[in-house]
Amino acid sequence: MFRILVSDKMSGDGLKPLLDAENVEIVQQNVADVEEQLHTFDALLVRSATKVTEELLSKMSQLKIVGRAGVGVDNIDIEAATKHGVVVINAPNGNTISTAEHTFAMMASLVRHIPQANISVKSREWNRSAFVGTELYGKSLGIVGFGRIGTEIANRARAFGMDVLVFDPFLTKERAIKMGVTVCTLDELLQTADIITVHTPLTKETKGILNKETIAKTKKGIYLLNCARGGIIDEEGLIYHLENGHIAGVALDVFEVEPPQSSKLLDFEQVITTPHLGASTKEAQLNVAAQVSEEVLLFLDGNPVTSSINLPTLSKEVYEKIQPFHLLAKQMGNIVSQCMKEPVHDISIDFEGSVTDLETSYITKSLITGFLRPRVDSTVNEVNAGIIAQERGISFGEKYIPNNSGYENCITVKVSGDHSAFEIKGTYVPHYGQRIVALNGFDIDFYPVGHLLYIQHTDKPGVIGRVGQILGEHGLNIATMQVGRKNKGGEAIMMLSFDKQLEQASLNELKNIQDIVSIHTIEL
Ligand SMILES: NC(=O)C1=CN([C@@H]2O[C@H](COP(=O)(O)OP(=O)(O)OC[C@H]3O[C@@H](n4cnc5c(N)ncnc54)[C@H](O)[C@@H]3O)[C@@H](O)[C@H]2O)C=CC1
Ligand SMILES: O=C(O)CCC(=O)C(=O)O
Repeated sequence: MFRILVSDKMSGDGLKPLLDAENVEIVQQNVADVEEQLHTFDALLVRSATKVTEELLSKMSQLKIVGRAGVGVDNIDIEAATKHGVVVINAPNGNTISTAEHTFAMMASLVRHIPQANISVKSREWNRSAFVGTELYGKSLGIVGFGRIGTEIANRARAFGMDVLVFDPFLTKERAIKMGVTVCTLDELLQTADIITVHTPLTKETKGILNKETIAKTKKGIYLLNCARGGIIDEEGLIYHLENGHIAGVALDVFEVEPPQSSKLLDFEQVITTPHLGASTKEAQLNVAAQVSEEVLLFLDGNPVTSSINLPTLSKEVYEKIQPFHLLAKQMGNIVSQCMKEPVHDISIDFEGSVTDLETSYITKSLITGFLRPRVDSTVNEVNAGIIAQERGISFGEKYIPNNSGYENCITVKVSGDHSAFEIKGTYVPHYGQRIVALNGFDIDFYPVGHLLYIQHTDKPGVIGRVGQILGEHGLNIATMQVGRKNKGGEAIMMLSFDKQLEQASLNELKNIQDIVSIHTIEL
C-alpha cells in the first residue's frame, strides 16, 4: 500500500486515478498538519503553495516522488530532491491554454482599463473620459520566453492583428518562421514593443530580466505583464518607472512574495492584479491533477515517468527496450563494487552495438546506482547516483565504441581504484537474458543473479576439485560453475552460483587452498 499526501488543494476529478487505485491511500492535508506522519508517505502532490524544501524532504524519509500539479517547480528544491533520490515530475501542458487566455484577458483589461472602470461604475460614477484606452490592433507585442504559453499568446495576438516580437535564446529560426513571429534580441524587443509580456521560468538568468535599467530602454508609455513568476520583472524597477511616469500600465498575476500584502505596487492606479490565477480554471486544474496522478501511479507501480525534472524521461515503449540493459548495468556495477574492496576514483562505460541506439545515460545511471548500493548507507537510486558518486570523488563517463566484441550489443565497464583496476563485459541476449561475458580479460559466461562466488586462482590440477570438496563438506550445492583462463597453467578464474548464501567458515577454508589468489562473494 502506497501513501500519498496531497498537500495543496487539487481538483477531485483530477485525483480520481489515485482515489480509484486499490494500492493507494490518499491523505488530503497540508504538510504542516501531518507533521508526525511525514515519514510514512511515498508520494507528495503539490501546487505552488507548498514549499518542498530540504528540511521537508529530510522529514519525508520514505518519499519517492513529488508531483507538481502545474508547470513551475520553483517551489521545489530540485537539488535537494535529487540528493534525497526523490523524482520530481510536473504537468507541463495541462494549464498552458488557461494561462495564455488569462494573460490575454489581462492584456485587454490593461489597455482598456477595465478593472479600474469596473470599480468606478460600482462606486456609482459614470466617468467615460477617465478610461480612454488603446487598441491592441497594430501594436507590437514583445514576448520574452517563447515556450508553450508564449506560443499560445502569439497565436492569439496575431488573430488580434498585433505584430509579435520574440526574445528566447533557445528558439530556433525555423520554429519562429513557422509561428509567424519576429525573433529579436532583448534590446531590440525592449526598444520596439508597445506591450511586453514575460513567459519564462524563474531562473538565475531570468530573475529581474526586466529591471530599472532594461525598463528604461522601453518606449515611454509601455505596458508590462507578468503572468509567469514574481521576480522576472523586478518589482523595485517597476515601482521606479511607475513613479516617474514611464510605464502606462502593469498587469501582474504573480509577485515576488505571495500574497503581496505589503507591496507598494498595489497602491498604483495603473497596476492591475490577480492572485496567481493563471492556471485557475476547472479545465486546467482537472488536466494537471489528472496528469500528475496518473504519472505518480505509474511510477509507484515501477513504470518510467514521462515528465521528470531530474531524471531522463522515457516513453513506456522506449523504457521497455532499455529495461534489460538497465538491469544488466545495475548487476554489473554491483558485481564490480563487491569485488573491488577499495576506494574507486573512475568508472568508464563503453557501449557498443545495438545498445547505442538507446538512451544510454539512463543505463549509465543504473550502473552507477548498482556500484554505489553496496558502499553507500543512504538510499541511492538513478536520481541521486550521479551526485553521490561526485560527492565521493568518483568520476564517470560513457562513450560509444565500434562493435568489435562479437556480441550484438555489449557494455564494457572499466573501474580504476587506488590499488587496482577491474573490467567487466556484459551483454543482453533476447529470450536468454543478461550475461556477463568477460571479467578482467577472462572470457566467461554467467547469469548475474543470486549468490555468487568469484575465485581467482592458478590453473593447476586439483584446485577445482578441492573447491568442490570443501563446499560439499559444508553442505553447499553448486548450482552453476564457469571457469576461464588465459594460458595453460597461468591465471584462471571460477564463477560459482549457489542456492543460498555462503557462510564465513566455508570461505575461510577455501581461502586456505594453495593456488587460490582471491575469493569474493557476490550477492545480487
Ligand atoms: N500564472 C500561472 O498560474 C502560471 C505560470 N506559469 C509560469 O509560466 C512559465 C512558462 O510556462 P511554459 O510556457 O509552460 O514553459 P516552457 O518551458 O514551455 O517555456 C519557457 C520558455 O522560456 C524560455 N527561456 C528560458 N530562459 C530564458 C531566458 N533567459 N530568456 C528568454 N527566454 C528564456 C525557454 O526557452 C522556453 O521556451 C512557467 O515556468 C511558470 O513559471 C505556468 C503556468 C501557470
Ligand atoms: O495554480 C497553480 O497551481 C499555479 C500554477 C503555476 O503557477 C504553474 O503551473 O507554474
